Amino acid sequence: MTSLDEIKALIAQKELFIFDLDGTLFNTLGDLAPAVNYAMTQFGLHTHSNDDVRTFIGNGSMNLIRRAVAANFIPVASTRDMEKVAETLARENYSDEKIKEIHKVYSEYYWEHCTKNTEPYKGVVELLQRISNRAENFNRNEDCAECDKNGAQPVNCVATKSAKVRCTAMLTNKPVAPAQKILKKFGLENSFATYLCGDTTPERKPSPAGIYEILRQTGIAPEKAIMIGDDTPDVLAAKNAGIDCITLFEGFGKTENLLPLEPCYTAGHIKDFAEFI
Ligand SMILES: O=C(O)COP(=O)(O)O
Repeated sequence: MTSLDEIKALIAQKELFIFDLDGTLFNTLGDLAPAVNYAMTQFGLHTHSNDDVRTFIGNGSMNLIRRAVAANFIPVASTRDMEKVAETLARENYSDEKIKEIHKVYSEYYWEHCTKNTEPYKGVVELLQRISNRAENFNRNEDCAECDKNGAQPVNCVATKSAKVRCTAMLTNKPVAPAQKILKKFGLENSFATYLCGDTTPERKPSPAGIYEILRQTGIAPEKAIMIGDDTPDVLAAKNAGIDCITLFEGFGKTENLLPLEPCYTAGHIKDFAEFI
């Protein structure tokens, strides 16, 4: 693990913090697993333990369902390999249409129940509110032409920029509907400078496209931005975009999948360093 002093020094150089959602800001497993299992049961497939569902998360909700179905036929660990998943589904006659049908049942159930057993990790609400309040204070600057024009756009505020006020963004592969419902429940829907979800980002992680878009919207240079995430798509998206990343080892990602990516900066969880952001 990177020492706390090193993490603090790294954070001190950054202005834009791009967070992942599942397993990083929120523990969503308690609602994701029952929704996956509800869909499995409706289609006569076997259900999975929470720990196995953890392995299926990370590459968007359609791939979550693909992996959960494929794990009826191949070992859970092999479902990280999407080619193997595709081969298995084809062999077992699960067409794209059939997967879409299962996904629809899953999505409806998940949307209905996605805030029941979902909690932000310790320190997350305070961290996001603290940063957005600071940004809002600067936004009240009457001399700023950007603020006059746009009302509330902290990242474009001249004072915000010159004072190097930090801002936060979220980049998740989760669909926007449940993501927004979760943010709303905890009063965080306006806390980010911007956020992109699985169906609103130009391309899902591990593509760098979402990070590029966030950098474009905030006007912050890549070397001033950092990704914070718990799974392989986060680490790879940051690498692909050429920005730093703090990889969390106590979220949903499995150590054996994260270690081969040789992450530069590592921590246990966001609670370990949230107060320094
Ligand atoms: O929905 C997923 O597959 C993962 O979502 P995340 O990008 O917030 O981890």
